[in-house]
Amino acid sequence: MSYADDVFIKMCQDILENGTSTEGEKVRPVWEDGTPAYTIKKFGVVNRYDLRKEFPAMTLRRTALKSAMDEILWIWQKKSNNIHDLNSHIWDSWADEKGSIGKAYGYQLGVKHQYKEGMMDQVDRVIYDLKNNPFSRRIMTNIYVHQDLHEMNLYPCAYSMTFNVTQTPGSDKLTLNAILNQRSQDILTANNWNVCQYALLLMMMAQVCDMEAGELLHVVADCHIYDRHIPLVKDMIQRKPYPAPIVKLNPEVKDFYQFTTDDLIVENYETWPQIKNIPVAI
Ligand SMILES: Nc1nc(=O)c2c([nH]1)NC[C@@H]1CN(c3ccc(C(=O)N[C@@H](CCC(=O)O)C(=O)O)cc3)CN21
Ligand SMILES: O=c1ccn([C@H]2C[C@H](O)[C@@H](COP(=O)(O)O)O2)c(=O)[nH]1
Repeated sequence: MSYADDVFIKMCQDILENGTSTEGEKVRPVWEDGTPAYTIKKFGVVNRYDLRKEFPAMTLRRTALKSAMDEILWIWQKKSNNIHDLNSHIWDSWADEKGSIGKAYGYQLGVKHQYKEGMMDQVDRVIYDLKNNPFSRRIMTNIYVHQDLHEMNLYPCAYSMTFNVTQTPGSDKLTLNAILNQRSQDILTANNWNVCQYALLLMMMAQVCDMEAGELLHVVADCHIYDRHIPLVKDMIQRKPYPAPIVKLNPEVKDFYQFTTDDLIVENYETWPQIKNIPVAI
């Protein structure tokens, strides 16, 4: 079975059995009809995926890998905060009449900062360090920028990536690992979506820096299942997982800014039927 399915099933079982309900609390999100969107949650969930073993796509329902890659390219490569630069409609509910989601995600990654080597944005800084100073323990991004929070329609959920390089005995390439820090996670809508998109980001970074992608650690502070998702999740985790798919990138691409979703190669992705019309809390 896909390792990601195993992690997902255990995480959901733990939350359903041992999590706490937010019912009665003053909560921010609502359903489309205005009803408060409560959750069952667990504080502090840490999952670890080894990309050298297999790609962490779940098979209990299909993760839209191309759309997930498109969103990560929107944020990290196009550094855009406008939904017109995104090929899906997943951000429509949080955009203003011009299509902007405010000073969130891609906007923050596009801001240039002064470094000793000159002006760079956070993405170029990561690439610069990985190429010039790979063993640095200071290679990280952070888009949770307090001075701009009042101009964001939704505060960043996945807000920091810390890259860390290790030497693997017997391997001629360095190994690139990363920690994704996330303050809030909607498990059914976006857990595997987020895991797969940051796994792809790690693979892209490793490829353009001539490294091998290693481990991705996903650290989640508030890990939750929304009330209207509970029956869907219960049903999903009864399913018997398939093996993980083979996921590769076009090896010809050597420049991070040249990747497109056409460079994503997915083989043998056998999944259970999609759960249609999952409601997303706004
Ligand atoms: N409550 C909530 N949960 C989230 O996961 C979430 C938000 N809000 N707000 C901002 C973004 C939007 N996100 C989303 C929203 C929808 C899908 C979604 O419907 N995905 C479809 C495929 C979409 C496609 O292929 O275009 C899926 O089946 O996974 C994914 C991420 C993640 N984020
Ligand atoms: O990439 C993402 C973006 C958003 N989410 C979820 C997590 C929460 O359910 C909501 C945001 O609500 P807050 O009240 O701001 O925490 O969106 C996600 O899982 N992944």
